[in-house]
Amino acid sequence: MNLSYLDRFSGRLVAPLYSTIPIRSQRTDDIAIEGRNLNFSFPTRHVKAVPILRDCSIRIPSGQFWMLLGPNGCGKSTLLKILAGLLNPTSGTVYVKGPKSFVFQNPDHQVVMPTVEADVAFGLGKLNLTSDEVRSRVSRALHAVGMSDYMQRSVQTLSGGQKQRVAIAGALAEACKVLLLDELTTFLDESDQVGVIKAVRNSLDTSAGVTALWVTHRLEELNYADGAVYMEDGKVVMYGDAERIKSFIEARQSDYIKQINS
Ligand SMILES: Nc1ncnc2c1ncn2[C@@H]1O[C@H](COP(=O)(O)OP(=O)(O)OP(=O)(O)O)[C@@H](O)[C@H]1O
Repeated sequence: MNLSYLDRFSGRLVAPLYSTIPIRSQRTDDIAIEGRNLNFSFPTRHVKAVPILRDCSIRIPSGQFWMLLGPNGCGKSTLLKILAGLLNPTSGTVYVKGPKSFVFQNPDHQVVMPTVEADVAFGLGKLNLTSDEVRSRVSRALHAVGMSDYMQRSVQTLSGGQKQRVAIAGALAEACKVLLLDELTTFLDESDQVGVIKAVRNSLDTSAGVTALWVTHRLEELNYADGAVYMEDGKVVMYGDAERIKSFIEARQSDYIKQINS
């Protein structure tokens, strides 16, 4: 099996960084997300800018669900915001298939309309669709995230996990090709956490060509991923098979515990 990628810049087949790409949903040479040699510092007035991303590169194949992990403060959210176009890198290049959507950690920042149906339809206003088309897109998107029965519900009455799923449905209704998901399960209990992650997995399995990059600290979530990226200190240090990255992080954590107990 050829596990190389077609390099978009040189047109050559190149080996993926550090590891092979696991193929679960589909084999593809098509890249949905790519950042190359990204550098970023937050501007400061008084002190010299501290580098946050250092020559950081990432590439994610189309139609797959990948996770981005790493210690607190290593730059995961910053990288995601650069990929979303919410921040500009100091240098480096970014390619992300559009339309794309950034889903925030706190769904209250994203779910804005009074009912579930109105909220999922909110972003469709700009697309000049007939009301039948709007209804059909809303219904398909809610089905993909397992929220069909909640269409008429007031968003105020939903749990955190249900709100997250409504936010994801909004992106799917707009036919987003890339979902950038920033620690969606941080504030959720275990059942909501599993509900949201299954909703993303199901959205990818049922909507052709949608790609998701999911920032998380929860190693158990890697069970749902097609691949993973591990960052440290502003750089991608490991890339590829989710199980291998899980074992690597577990070994790191166990070394750390041994160190503090010694
Ligand atoms: N607006 C800002 N101004 C200055 N520094 C910032 C700003 N936002 C983030 N940082 C710093 O950038 C670094 C990377 O932050 P980022 O949020 O990307 O890390 P992270 O890996 O997502 O962390 P966590 O896992 O804790 O969410 C941190 O040191 C953080 O303090």
